[in-house]
Amino acid sequence: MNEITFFQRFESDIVAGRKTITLRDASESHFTPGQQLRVGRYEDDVYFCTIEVVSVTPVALDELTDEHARQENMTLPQLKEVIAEIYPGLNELYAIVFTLVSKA
Ligand SMILES: CC(=O)Nc1ccn([C@H]2C[C@H](O)[C@@H](CO)O2)c(=O)n1
Repeated sequence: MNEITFFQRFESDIVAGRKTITLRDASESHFTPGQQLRVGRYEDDVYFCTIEVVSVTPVALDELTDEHARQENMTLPQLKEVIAEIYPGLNELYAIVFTLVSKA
């Protein structure tokens, strides 16, 4: 069973190590450093890799920086657009930093 999902369009960046952070709402803020998570695609829940959680840190939408965007392999305007689509109106986010452990 997968423990976290990502939209399919981010799969290639994650398995290539280009995306090392994800911003989630409070419902996914319970992960803990050192925890290994099976990762599936949101659209079909197909497993595609395992990641290890490095840190989980609260961050407000207006505190996002170019460094967060770099870790997402996006520009800051692109990242804010993605967040607005996924979490409209939400200001309280959690930055989950992770490393790639293995690929499917
Ligand atoms: C169900 C759900 O929320 N799924 C998500 C949420 C976020 N992401 C990605 C999109 C961006 O790259 C970052 C920031 O939210 O995380 C996702 O792939 N799936």
